[in-house]
Amino acid sequence: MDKVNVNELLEAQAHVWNHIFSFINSMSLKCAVDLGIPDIIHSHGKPMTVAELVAALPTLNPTKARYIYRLMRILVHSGFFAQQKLSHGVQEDGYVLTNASRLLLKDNPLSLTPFLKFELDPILTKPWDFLGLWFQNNDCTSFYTAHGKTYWDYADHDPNLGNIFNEGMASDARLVSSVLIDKCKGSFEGLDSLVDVGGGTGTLAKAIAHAFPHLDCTVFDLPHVVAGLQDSCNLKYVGGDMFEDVPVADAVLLKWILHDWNDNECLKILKRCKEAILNQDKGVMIKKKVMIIDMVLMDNEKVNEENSKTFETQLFMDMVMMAVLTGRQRREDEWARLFCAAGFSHYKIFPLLGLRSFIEVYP
Ligand SMILES: C[S@@+](CC[C@H](N)C(=O)[O-])C[C@H]1O[C@@H](n2cnc3c(N)ncnc32)[C@H](O)[C@@H]1O
Ligand SMILES: COc1cc(-c2oc3cc(O)cc(O)c3c(=O)c2O)cc(OC)c1OC
Repeated sequence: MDKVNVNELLEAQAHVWNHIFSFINSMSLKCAVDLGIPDIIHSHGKPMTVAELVAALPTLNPTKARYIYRLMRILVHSGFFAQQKLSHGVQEDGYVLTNASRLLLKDNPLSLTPFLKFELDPILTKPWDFLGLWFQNNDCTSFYTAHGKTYWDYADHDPNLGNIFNEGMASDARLVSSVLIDKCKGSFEGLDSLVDVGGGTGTLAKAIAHAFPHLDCTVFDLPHVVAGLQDSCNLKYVGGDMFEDVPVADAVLLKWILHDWNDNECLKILKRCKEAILNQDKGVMIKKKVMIIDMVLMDNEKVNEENSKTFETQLFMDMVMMAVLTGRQRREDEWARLFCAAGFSHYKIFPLLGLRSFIEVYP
């Protein structure tokens, strides 16, 4: 074997090893969150030495104190913490938060901790052990293969899972609403009414209703999701089924809805949405539309070194939708086919939301 081949072989070996152990990134992060490390470093208010961190961990068994620096070392490497000099002239370093770990603080309204707890709960990680088996059987998802029931049946008997998920969605809706209101103001101008279909507990619709007081906003979700939620001035809650009927409005918003469903189901939802905007008889010409917040999966040929991590994260989310919920992420051509089949005439994509886009679809 010549030298180049040996180097290539060693590189390939390192690549395989890296992938064998990749789950350790997720699990080390979960461990830090379980131990409350981001909040402890945040409360400390200045770079925190490993000894200070060990002393501040309330539930740490003393026999494990000497391992904490190893957990922190991998999390510094993966960008969740950084190390800074304690003060001028002092040699010792202390841990500080990064932008990523600030998003894991409990009291951050944009916290990703509920989403992390949801995705890394053993109930949701178990299906990954069954993915190979699922490819060889008739089950709808590997969640089903792992648990003997669909995610929806499982969640019906485990309200805690749904609650963690709702918390995660509310955090995400707070981030998305600030971007939307800031960057897409024009999209809401001229509208008198809007319905947020599958709007959950209404975090996004509340922010829109507050920013645009002239706009009548409706949060439409399954009856048990909106039961007991309080209407306010220009915001009301309506329970129902988006496959049957969507309340009429000038515009319909679908945030993180269509990725849950297969193409036939999406077609049904989009047709109900089109009826809802066309049934709003106004006499005035208003640019009626369906507004979608979802992923537009990057085309393979557009992936480069700069955007490859974004693409990888999109692929992770696509695999999750396949393994757990029967949904999928779609490329632009797949979105376009769906819009056309549902009877819409054109669409515009605004890639404003990181991994996701804001898409306007017109009848
Ligand atoms: C991924 S969550 C998105 C929540 C919210 N739009 C957001 O992004 O924060 C999907 C939502 O669709 C709702 N949903 C599922 N099936 C529905 C149906 N048949 N009719 C109305 N809403 C439904 C769920 O209850 C859930 O709140
Ligand atoms: C946004 O990314 C994901 C969403 C879901 C997900 O999970 C739910 C859980 C519930 O208890 C009720 C729901 O209505 C939903 C959803 O509608 C929904 O989309 C699940 C994920 O991973 C399992 C997600 O990660 C990609």
